[in-house]
Amino acid sequence: MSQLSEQPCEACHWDAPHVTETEIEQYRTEIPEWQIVDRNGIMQLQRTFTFKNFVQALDFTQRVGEIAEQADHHPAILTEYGKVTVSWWSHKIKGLHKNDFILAARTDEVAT
Ligand SMILES: C[C@H](O)[C@H](O)[C@H]1CNC2=NC(N)=NC(=O)C2=N1
Repeated sequence: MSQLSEQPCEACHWDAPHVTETEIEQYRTEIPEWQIVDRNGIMQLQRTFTFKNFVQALDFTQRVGEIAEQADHHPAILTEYGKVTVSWWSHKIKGLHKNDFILAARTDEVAT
């Protein structure tokens, strides 16, 4: 199986399945820096990236926006001086789908 970031996102419909515990354990090996958080009952993948200043944080934010647009799958992004917090979840299913792990892996790739 190819790396998460290289896998295609699946069209996510309202009845798409949430990831299983087994899948989470499998996918998390590729994105170990990401936490799974429960935000108002919605499980999300979250990671905070640090930068030297606001300009670098903004540049990274733009890059994350570009991969989101390419995939038509969008995160919540908090951009601050020197840091950016990215959260991925699937709105339609109000939880975590494989797509969220794929986009988290792609987010790591544009952080470098
Ligand atoms: C119409 C548009 O394709 C959908 O609303 C997309 C947009 N981006 C999305 N992003 C995320 N994270 N979850 C979604 O369900 C979603 N749906």
